Amino acid sequence: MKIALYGYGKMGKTIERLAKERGHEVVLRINSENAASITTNELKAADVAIEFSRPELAETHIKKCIEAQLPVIVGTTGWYDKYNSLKKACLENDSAFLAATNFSVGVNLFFALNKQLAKLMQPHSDYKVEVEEIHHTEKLDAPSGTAITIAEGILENYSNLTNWKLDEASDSELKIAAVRTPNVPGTHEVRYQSAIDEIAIKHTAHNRDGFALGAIIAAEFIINKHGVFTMNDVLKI
Ligand SMILES: NC(=O)C1=CN([C@@H]2O[C@H](COP(=O)(O)OP(=O)(O)OC[C@H]3O[C@@H](n4cnc5c(N)ncnc54)[C@H](OP(=O)(O)O)[C@@H]3O)[C@@H](O)[C@H]2O)C=CC1
Ligand SMILES: O=C(O)C1=N[C@H](C(=O)O)C[C@H](O)C1
Repeated sequence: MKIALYGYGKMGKTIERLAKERGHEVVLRINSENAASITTNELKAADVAIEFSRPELAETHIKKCIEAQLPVIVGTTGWYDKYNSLKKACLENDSAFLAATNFSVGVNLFFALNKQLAKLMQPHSDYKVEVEEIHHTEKLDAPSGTAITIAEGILENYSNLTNWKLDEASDSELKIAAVRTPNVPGTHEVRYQSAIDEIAIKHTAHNRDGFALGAIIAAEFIINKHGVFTMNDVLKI
């Protein structure tokens, strides 16, 4: 598989290393220096694009791939207000795209576990639930995309709360705490606390390999497909 990398930072470089180990080739590396000059023909030399750049750039990158009918895997977080319009554009152009707030297989299992736990906790309103995410200090968005997906999973299954809120939350809101600590790849925890006890589930990424491998597996999945997909389609969760 020939890969175009939109974004060649921490994630782009990790993806290149793991993609080579799986027999794939990176044919295009796009960063701030060459992004403006990339042509549709250059994009079309790849079988798939993998996008891990910056929140404010994701929409433009996805649009370029859709217009070139190049399937695109999107890992960048913090742009999801554009998701529905990009989904429409993808379907109109008969292209393919898959975005995930977190590509790690472990986190996608954690998402399923989180929903199950929220269902179990629904009748037990004496517990107070909160989400905490910890990331490295270069992270541009807060809360993390993963924490938002976790919060949505709780709110869908636990009707005691109305919406999520970053840091300060009222009794009817789900608090997400965002902590920034140097060099942390990504830690997410859900805690239900009462005066009597605490139930917690936690995912700790030890490095970025899980995110990168999941994105490559998603790229292998999307080749020759048309439409909009999620990691649930890839992992059959
Ligand atoms: N969904 C998931 O599983 C995961 C998502 N992420 C998300 O992925 C994104 C990237 O993370 P990470 O790799 O750690 O970030 P980095 O800051 O390490 O890398 C960002 C890259 O984007 C590049 N860039 C800047 N401007 C442009 C441009 N105009 N066109 C193309 N590329 C450009 C930068 O290039 P330059 O160096 O030239 O400035 C850099 O190579 C973030 O949004 C993060 O939240 C991260 C991990 C997992
Ligand atoms: O910026 C990061 O690094 C990460 N971002 C993603 C997110 O916002 O959830 C995924 C992962 O936690 C790492």
